[in-house]
Amino acid sequence: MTAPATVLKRPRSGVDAGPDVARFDWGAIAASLDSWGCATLEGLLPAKTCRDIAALYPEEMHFRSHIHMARHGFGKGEYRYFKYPLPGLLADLRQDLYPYLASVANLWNEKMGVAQRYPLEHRDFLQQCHAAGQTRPTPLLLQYGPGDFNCLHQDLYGDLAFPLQVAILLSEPGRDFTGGEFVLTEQRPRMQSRAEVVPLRQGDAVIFAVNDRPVAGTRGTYRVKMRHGVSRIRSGQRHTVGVIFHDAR
Ligand SMILES: O=C(O)CCC(=O)C(=O)O
Ligand SMILES: [Fe+2]
Repeated sequence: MTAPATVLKRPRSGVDAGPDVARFDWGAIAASLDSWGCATLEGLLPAKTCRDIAALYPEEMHFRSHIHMARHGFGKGEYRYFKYPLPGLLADLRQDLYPYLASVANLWNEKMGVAQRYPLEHRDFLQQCHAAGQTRPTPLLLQYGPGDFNCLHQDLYGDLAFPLQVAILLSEPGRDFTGGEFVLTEQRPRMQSRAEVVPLRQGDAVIFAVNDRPVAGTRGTYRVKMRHGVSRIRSGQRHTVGVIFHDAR
């Protein structure tokens, strides 16, 4: 069985296979990212598209590598990195989400006193990655079964890292699986860590900080370090697609 054209269609002659991301309230999303280091895009993908993407998992031709998390101490469960060219829908989503996030990332760097600024088009940022030897695509499809979990981690794959990433839940909690919450932790200097659980439904996306982000304190801005993971799946099967904006070495 091959995947439906709606997912695989390549961006061509102005036809965009991805969902319309301009319809979200990007002012509110930026405010949530500033306050909490995460924000959700409710109903980013319809259920049918979620099923179509999850159905790619066994089709090896779409992927460059296959990771069994337990073998690396990453948790339990598995994932596959897509190869280039990405399925059209993911290529479009990566390209269309990036400019909104680049504005947030540039403000964050300004607040943190970091000189680096990100170009406002994804293709320009990818060129920087490729020039730095980070040429392998990082979007990935994850699959979890009962008892699986994803340890707290950061998706860093070289010196160049875009500070925000996106994960889209492809399965429906309560129906397709139970447990398996998306979790973020925030390590604060000289303080105890803060945990955040992000409730998601099928088709919802979470945008979150990959690593450092600025927090406004009473004595100026300080930096916190974020990590993300997934709590234990209690029953059923859970699929996610991850959109990371930097490429890997
Ligand atoms: O399965 C999830 O919700 C998290 C996946 C993940 O770690 C990622 O997309 O980077
Ligand atoms: Fe991750």
